[in-house]
Amino acid sequence: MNGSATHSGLAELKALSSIIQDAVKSIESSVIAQNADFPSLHTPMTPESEAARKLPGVEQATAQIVAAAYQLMQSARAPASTAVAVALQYTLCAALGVATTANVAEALTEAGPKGAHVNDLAKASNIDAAKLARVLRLLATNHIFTEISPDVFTHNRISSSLDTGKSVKDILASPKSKHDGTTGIAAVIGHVTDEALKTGGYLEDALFDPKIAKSYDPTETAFNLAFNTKLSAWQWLETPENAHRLTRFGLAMRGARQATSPDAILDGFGWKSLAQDALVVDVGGGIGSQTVKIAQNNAHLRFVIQDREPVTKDAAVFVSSEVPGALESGRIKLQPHDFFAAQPVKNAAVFLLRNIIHDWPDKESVQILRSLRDAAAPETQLVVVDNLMSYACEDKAEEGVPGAQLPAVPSPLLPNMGHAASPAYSADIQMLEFFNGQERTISQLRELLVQAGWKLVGVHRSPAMGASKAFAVPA
Ligand SMILES: C[S@@+](CC[C@H](N)C(=O)[O-])C[C@H]1O[C@@H](n2cnc3c(N)ncnc32)[C@H](O)[C@@H]1O
Repeated sequence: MNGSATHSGLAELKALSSIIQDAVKSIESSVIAQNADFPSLHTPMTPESEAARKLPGVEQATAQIVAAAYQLMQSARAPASTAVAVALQYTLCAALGVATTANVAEALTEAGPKGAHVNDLAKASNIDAAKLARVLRLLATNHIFTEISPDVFTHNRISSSLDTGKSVKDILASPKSKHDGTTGIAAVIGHVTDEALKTGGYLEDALFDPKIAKSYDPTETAFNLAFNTKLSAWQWLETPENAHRLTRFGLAMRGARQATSPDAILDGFGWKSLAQDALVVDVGGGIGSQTVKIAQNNAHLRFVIQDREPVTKDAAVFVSSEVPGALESGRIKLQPHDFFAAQPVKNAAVFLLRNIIHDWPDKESVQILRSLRDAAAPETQLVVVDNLMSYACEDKAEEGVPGAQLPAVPSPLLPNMGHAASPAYSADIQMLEFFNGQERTISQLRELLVQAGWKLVGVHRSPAMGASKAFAVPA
């Protein structure tokens, strides 16, 4: 419990429902002031119809609804029922993976508002119709798809977000390139419900295996047990049989951004105030999803995207389509580079590490940060973008770091916003499973920066997943 704890269950139920009611009223006044409406769960998602979420106060109000509604559910339901229901969540994850691989979202878009019978939906892949019906019913019961009459399904808002925008015919003609050129949301689902779900099944084995339980080696993980490999997850993704997974992962990084806040990389840092032609080095920049966003909004900046060689090939395709001409003019350069080797760029205005440090244990993280410090000029700035973790209780340890203060949270919500913040804690476990990596608190990150010769000068907390920023300068 947050603040002065009450131990009356009824009082807790009432307090939580009133947080929800207040948040709904706040959304109502924001949307009425703009003559708008809040998007309905029962209409398909479009970027335009999601606009209300960007109105002032709406993001915070929806986070409070999510945190309070989940806590209300946990308070109201019988404890053993909740524990079992949580354990069974894996079925939902698996079902979402099946529906995505079965191209149901694309088939339903083609079917239009009247929906489609599962016998027709099953034709969008080589899947048994009766089994698919059960998979879709579990999802519909959890508000993903709608079953409008027995065995007939339509889109709702959440299911429509899974649509790659491609025709079923095109996907079936080339299943391995299903995610190419898409927003990447289905790619995120594919990555999580394939490699990550399988890996998650081995976390318990890894944490109790006497050989690797205490190891922080990136190749002694649940992932290594799940896929019976000695390769790191990155090396494994680059094997020829995983080529489609590597491409999907690159797009998933973009999809993760789309699914949260597409413009989050622009917030909290003065990209606009960097000098004309200042050089931003996107270290481990993947296919360049962050660089292109910064480039599209800051015509005065130049960029180098560094990553492992196979990834820079995918980056060439993506960057060309998003910022035409930038590769040809040299405004954006692609550079195969291992970030454990000496950093070749010595005149960077900014080294950007977005969702990199969380992939690595402390020792390797310090090595990456140290090689950037060695190449930094006195005025080089380091921007580390990751989740900035908080304890699930009050904590004063991060006071004194500009930007670190957490917003006030109404009691009895948890100080870290509970379920609304839960994806970051899931990401932390995912980093553990795949890499022995970690999402870190500000204090943990500051400690790594100090060891590598950097000085933490501030942070920007973002409500979006994996989008908070820490700023450092050479110490
Ligand atoms: C989680 S992704 C983040 C990608 C990108 N920064 C973004 O936010 O979209 C991690 C990236 O690190 C890259 N990577 C892994 N090991 C690397 C290494 N030794 N040197 C350079 N890049 C590496 C991966 O290929 C991948 O693109």
